[in-house]
Amino acid sequence: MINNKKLEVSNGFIVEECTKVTPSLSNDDFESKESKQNRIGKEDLDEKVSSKVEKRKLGENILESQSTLTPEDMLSWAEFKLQEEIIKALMELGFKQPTKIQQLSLPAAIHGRRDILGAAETGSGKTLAFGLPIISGIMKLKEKADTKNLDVYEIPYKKTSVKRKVAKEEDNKRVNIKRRKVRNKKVVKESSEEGYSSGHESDDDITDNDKINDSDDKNKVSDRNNTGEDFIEEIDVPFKKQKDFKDEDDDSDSGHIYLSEMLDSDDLASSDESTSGQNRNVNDDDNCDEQETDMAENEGIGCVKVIDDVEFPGHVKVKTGKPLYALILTPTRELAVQISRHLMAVAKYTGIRVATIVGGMAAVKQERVLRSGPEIVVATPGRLWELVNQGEPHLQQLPYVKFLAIDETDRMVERGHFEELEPLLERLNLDEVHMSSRQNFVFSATLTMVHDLPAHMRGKKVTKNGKIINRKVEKMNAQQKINRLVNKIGMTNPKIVDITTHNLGTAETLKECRITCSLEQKDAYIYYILRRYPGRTIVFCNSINSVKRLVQLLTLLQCRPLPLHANMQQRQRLKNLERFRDDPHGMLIATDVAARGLDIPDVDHVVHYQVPRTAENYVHRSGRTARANKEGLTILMMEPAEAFTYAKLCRTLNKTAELANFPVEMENIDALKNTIKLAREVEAMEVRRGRANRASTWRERAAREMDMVIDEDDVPTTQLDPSIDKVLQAKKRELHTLISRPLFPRGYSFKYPTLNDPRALEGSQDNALQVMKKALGTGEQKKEKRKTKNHSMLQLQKSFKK
Ligand SMILES: Nc1ncnc2c1ncn2[C@@H]1O[C@H](COP(=O)(O)OP(=O)(O)OP(=O)(O)O)[C@@H](O)[C@H]1O
Repeated sequence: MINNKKLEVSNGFIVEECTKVTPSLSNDDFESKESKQNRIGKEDLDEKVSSKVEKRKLGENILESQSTLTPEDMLSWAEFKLQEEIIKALMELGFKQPTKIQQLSLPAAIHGRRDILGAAETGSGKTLAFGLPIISGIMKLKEKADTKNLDVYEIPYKKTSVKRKVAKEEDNKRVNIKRRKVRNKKVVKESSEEGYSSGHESDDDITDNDKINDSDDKNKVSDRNNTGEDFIEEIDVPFKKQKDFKDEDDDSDSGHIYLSEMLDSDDLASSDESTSGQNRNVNDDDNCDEQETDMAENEGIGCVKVIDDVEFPGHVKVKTGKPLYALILTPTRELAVQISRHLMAVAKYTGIRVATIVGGMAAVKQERVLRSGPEIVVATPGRLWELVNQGEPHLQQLPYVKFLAIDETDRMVERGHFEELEPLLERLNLDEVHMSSRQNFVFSATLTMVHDLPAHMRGKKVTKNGKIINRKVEKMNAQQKINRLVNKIGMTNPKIVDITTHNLGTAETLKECRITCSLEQKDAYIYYILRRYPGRTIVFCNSINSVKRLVQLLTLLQCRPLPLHANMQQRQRLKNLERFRDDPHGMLIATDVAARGLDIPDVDHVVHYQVPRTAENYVHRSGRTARANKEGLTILMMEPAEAFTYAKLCRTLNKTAELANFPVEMENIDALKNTIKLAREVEAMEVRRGRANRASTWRERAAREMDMVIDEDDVPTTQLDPSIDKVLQAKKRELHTLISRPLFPRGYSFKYPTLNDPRALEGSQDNALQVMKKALGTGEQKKEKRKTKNHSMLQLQKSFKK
């Protein structure tokens, strides 16, 4: 470490330069940290660090390589027994302690090796809630494979209840499937502790028949309830007869674990050797693995040894010496890239490699990366499925991955959105033994959000015979939603960690407000917000066309907006995101492709230019600001035609009052109207001109290709009068003059027409968040809120209910 410079960054961290150099985050560069450090001399460190900060890629953290934390500061992580290499990386990232969702999921995920179903507010650190157990688990598996000279496939990471199932007759299989269902039911019950899912026991998945015929299994389940059988403690402890085995959260302190709790009851039932190990004083992990491996060897079932070219069930051929340990699926490419880089930063000292497999980028390069055998693959479903189908060898190991994480799961499993997900899940669940020994992670801020049924599915129905019957379809509750996911993904006994509060997924630090205006005025308002409150702002639109139009308009208004939508080249999408992140006054105009997961530090405002179509979209869009305990502001722009969608949204989000009005200076809005009108005229003329140009170019080209001579009279009907250019130029000049004038003259006194509160005038230099906070603080606003609470909102909701 040399002459480290210290500086305080906006979030309160003291950051310090150090000699660490972040590994290249490109897919095809897996150069080791040591060789990289050797290449870089201390002399040019300053230069390297500063250029590194400037050239950060999406997902790279600015605090990386600048943290001042020391190993002593990292004690909060001790209970999770993460490897030193991971702790070192976390220290460099400046992550002194786990976030709440990490704190609650890591014990069950790391020590208990449980499947995790996690719901927590946006920006709360969910990525590492699954990333850390995966990286740590891979390290353990590798270590075990090395020290015991085992093939990784021989090591069951998570105990499986399927072994006996594989060995038994067909009718016994049926019973075991029922047992899994009963277990899922048990989890539901377990999870209704404070701070966790408030779901209650559900019988949805269990038929009466199951209940009657499976009483034996039920007893086993209740035994497990008493003993905490499902929790495998990883800490090195002596095995004694267990006393007072409490619930799983107490287990980490319990000290003693009864060996039988470490093994599946199925194993104990079928193997004498298993019970004979009760008094052995060995590491739980070793014991568990050995027992299961021994059993597998004795019985020839349960584990698959992959040496070179082996045929597996479903006729999948695996030919690779490098196991694929983990698959992480995400709904968008940008999110995949970001998660990869986040994990790379944490895994930088572990030698674990992460590959990003997404569409829109050269498949050849991704295949090359896969050939090098990365341990973790982060992917979007489309490209992944394409490569799987092409027979890419590394991906043929999908059914044997030890870890599966599905980020933004509610979105991923939405019907009709990711058609490749179904076959992917089928492939992943091809081998039942491996499926049930795989550790699964399912995370989203809106995992447990539920919706009202659409009107046509509610209430009573009149049959053809004139009979009135109650409709059978009922609103799905959170628990049913969870059960559906559990079954779909093939999870076993998941730990449910739902810490979404009354905010239903939005951060506590987020201030929410709205602007109500006519459709005609929306452009003036958005221009006002962007110019009046410069800051990193994301404007979300409901369609690609809206994004394009708004970008065009704002460009004419010299705002330098950056578009982001699915019809753009992938390279440009990533470039725009990086530009946006690097510009403190950046403006990103995006569709919902940017709504989920993107972690751009210090986004000041999120504006919904149109009311989002679903409450989930509102939560995720808004969650691009107010991340990691920082404050942020979200403004919802609503025109009268959107009132119904808005009411529905408020209802789903359990809002008891309307969103507060964002205070605007009407005089300024009025002043901007002429500018906007002119800009729109220019925009319309440019669109027409562009169309005419394209049409004539097309005709000329077609004529050239067909070797035709264009008749003089055959002038394209779309051709514009040449004088239009002059008019256009004149209008542009006029627009330029208007824009060049100060929009908000100095010393201009503020008037908030909705509040009319003189104290609010003090805030002329305030940012939007401060303005909103002040507005919320004024009695006027409170009064207005009270008025609207029981009035328009309820009216809207009533009309919605009808
Ligand atoms: N333990 C920690 N301490 C400090 N910061 C952390 C910690 N864990 C994660 N972070 C940071 O918090 C930010 C948000 O994390 P992440 O992107 O995982 O959130 P998320 O919960 O997945 O959000 P979303 O729901 O929007 O996807 C990131 O910048 C990440 O680097």
